[in-house]
Amino acid sequence: MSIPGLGQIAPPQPTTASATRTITLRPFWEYRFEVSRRSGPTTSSATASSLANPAASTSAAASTNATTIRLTTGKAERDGTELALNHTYAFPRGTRARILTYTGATLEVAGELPASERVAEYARPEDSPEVQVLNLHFALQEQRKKARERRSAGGRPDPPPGPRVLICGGPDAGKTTVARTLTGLATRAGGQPLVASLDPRDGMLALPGTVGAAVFGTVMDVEDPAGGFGVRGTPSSGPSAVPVKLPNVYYFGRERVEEDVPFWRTLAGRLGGVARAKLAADSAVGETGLVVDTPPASVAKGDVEMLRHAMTEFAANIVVVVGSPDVHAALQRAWGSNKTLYGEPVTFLHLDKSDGVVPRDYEFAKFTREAAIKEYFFGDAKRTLSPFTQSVGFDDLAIFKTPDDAQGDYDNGPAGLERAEISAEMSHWTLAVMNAAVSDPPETIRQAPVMGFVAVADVDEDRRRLKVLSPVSGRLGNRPLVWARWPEPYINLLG
Ligand SMILES: Nc1ncnc2c1ncn2[C@@H]1O[C@H](COP(=O)(O)OP(=O)(O)OP(=O)(O)O)[C@@H](O)[C@H]1O
Repeated sequence: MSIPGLGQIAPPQPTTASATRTITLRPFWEYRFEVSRRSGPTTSSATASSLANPAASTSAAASTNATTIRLTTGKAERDGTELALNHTYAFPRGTRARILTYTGATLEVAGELPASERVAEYARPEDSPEVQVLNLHFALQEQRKKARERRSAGGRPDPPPGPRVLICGGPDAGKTTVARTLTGLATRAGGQPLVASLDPRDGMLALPGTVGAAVFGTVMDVEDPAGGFGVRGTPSSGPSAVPVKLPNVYYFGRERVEEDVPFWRTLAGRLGGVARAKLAADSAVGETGLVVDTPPASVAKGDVEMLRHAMTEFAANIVVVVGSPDVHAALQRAWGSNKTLYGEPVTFLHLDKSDGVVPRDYEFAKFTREAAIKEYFFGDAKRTLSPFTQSVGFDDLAIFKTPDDAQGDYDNGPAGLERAEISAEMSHWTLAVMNAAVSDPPETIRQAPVMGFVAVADVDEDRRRLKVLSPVSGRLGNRPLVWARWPEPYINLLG
């Protein structure tokens, strides 16, 4: 793809080992794999006997495809979303995922050999950590049924909505996977869960650095590297494989909550308000309830307080802690016998961590961030987007940034914004386009919902002009843009 003035996006390199293999899964087994981040010859680190296929490593058929998977018999799913029989799914570079079956299935794995792959075998279904997730789903379905009955019975003017589940735990516990699975299972059962992500590193349905919420009333994209929570699930100028979701997104602009706790609390409060209003206004969403994914937490006082805040704002009545009995106990202690906003007691559950969870190392996290930004502007293998480049004068844009020396505090709330001096330092950063007026007070701009993102392709200080890449055409000067601290511009979208 060649964008005028923006050069080439590097095409994938050929010469990658390829072979078609059959993977047979018994009930509750999982096929776990990671597609290589780079193209080039790969070798499989598979250990399970069903994967041993010497022909695979010697067959070096040139392939520009990433790994493909086809379900040939039985039923299987990726984190709660079913695979269609005989449909070939192509998984992009850097995908880390698992295909799970509850009843047994056969998969045909082709294309590029994954960078790593393994079949997790369980002698008995109850040995699989997935049984706990499935049981939780059935318990939630019961609560949804009761919420439906309460609503149709009338009586109380504002009956409590369906379950509000907050998912917490330490780093790399599998929190997002549990959130995604509960979402996929609820949608499959005909529900319309509202899903919120409070972890700015994930940037659900948006770019990293954001927190957001969206109703998942339709199937998720199995091929999405982020399993349906990625940027491809959001509206764009191109067609989409599955119906897009319409997220409410706020820009935190930092990687970790502790870098600006007051602002994170403000945004969590705003999202909580959006969620409660949606649960009240939309009966299908209200009956299905809410799934909230949270940033990694320990038993440190600040972390427990962060989760307590999220519990309150989202009126959580079920708190699920994955793989961390200490956090489970600390949260239970901190919450005490308090009730939710709707007067219900809170149930605290502990789920085992799956041994399939892959820790998020620095390089992987960087790769996925870059891939999300590229995908936002340029699309993916199946959907090419053509972003617009505009040349804009320095004086025609209103760009704001957080002051260098101003941190918010608990008493006075988050820090405001100040007008940014445009300079070459801004090159390659993505800026958030805020749903606010340029003349609004800085606090209003900072807390406004995000409309979209643009990228600064080039800054010409001599001519006082910027080259800006945006997913759609339209005048940029009408809306305030926010230049935050994260994610930093690792990539040059100029190619
Ligand atoms: N059973 C599994 N088999 C294979 N991969 C898995 C499994 N469970 C999770 N993963 C992968 O492990 C990675 C980390 O999982 P996940 O994002 O759910 O953890 P997390 O606790 O939300 O992480 P973080 O603390 O970084 O937010 C993801 O890439 C996910 O796809």
